[in-house]
Amino acid sequence: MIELDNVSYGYRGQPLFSQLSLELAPGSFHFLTGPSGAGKTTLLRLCYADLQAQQGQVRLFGKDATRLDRDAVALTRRRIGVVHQDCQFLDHLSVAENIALPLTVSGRVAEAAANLSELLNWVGLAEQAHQLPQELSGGERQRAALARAVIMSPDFIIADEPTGNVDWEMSQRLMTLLTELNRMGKTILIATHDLNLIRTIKSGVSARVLRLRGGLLDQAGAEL
Ligand SMILES: Nc1ncnc2c1ncn2[C@@H]1O[C@H](COP(=O)(O)OP(=O)(O)OP(=O)(O)O)[C@@H](O)[C@H]1O
Repeated sequence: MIELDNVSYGYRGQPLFSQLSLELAPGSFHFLTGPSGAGKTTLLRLCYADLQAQQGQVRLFGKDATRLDRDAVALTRRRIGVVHQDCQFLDHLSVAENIALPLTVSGRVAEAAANLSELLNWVGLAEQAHQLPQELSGGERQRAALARAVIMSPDFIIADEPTGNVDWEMSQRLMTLLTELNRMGKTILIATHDLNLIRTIKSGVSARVLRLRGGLLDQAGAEL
């Protein structure tokens, strides 16, 4: 589904990683760990075509990401839901409008209306639907960001530190939601510093841990 083949990337002429290869099979669940600055966000951005490999090849759903034109990139990215580290809401829109945004900007307004209440219930935000994002707690914002990431029914969900600013109970709640998505067949990739979180993954999900450090990706992490 998602393949990185000998990919290199760096900033300002300084390599961050070189000749990195990775394959994420459909329906798999991976955590990406590593110290701050190791390049986790950069690796995630390569996986959703927000960055292009400087060397090597990224294949998304079987297509070479470097050969896609803008329309094809947009179509491919509709199959990928991203939960950003900082959520990235539009502050003047309500929680419900933010969650529905990927559908409404695609002109699928009726679909947005149909999906929204089920999605708000799923993430436990039905009562906050008409509030502004800045009125939500950290955990509520993260759940809203997850709802927005899945409203297009993506095949692949990428989350960058989804539990970064939330307490333990809320982390568990977010992980339960991500686990449910995996059970529905979605491929999941989560970057996190939180090793405790990884250890608590519930049985029934075979998650693997990838460790990025010093430009190398260790994929030998035991299956959880
Ligand atoms: N746009 C950019 N321009 C220049 N350097 C960048 C840019 N984005 C990231 N970097 C640098 O690349 C390195 C890796 O950044 P990245 O955000 O990918 O790491 P990370 O592992 O996700 O870190 P963290 O865990 O702190 O979020 C860092 O040293 C960062 O400063």
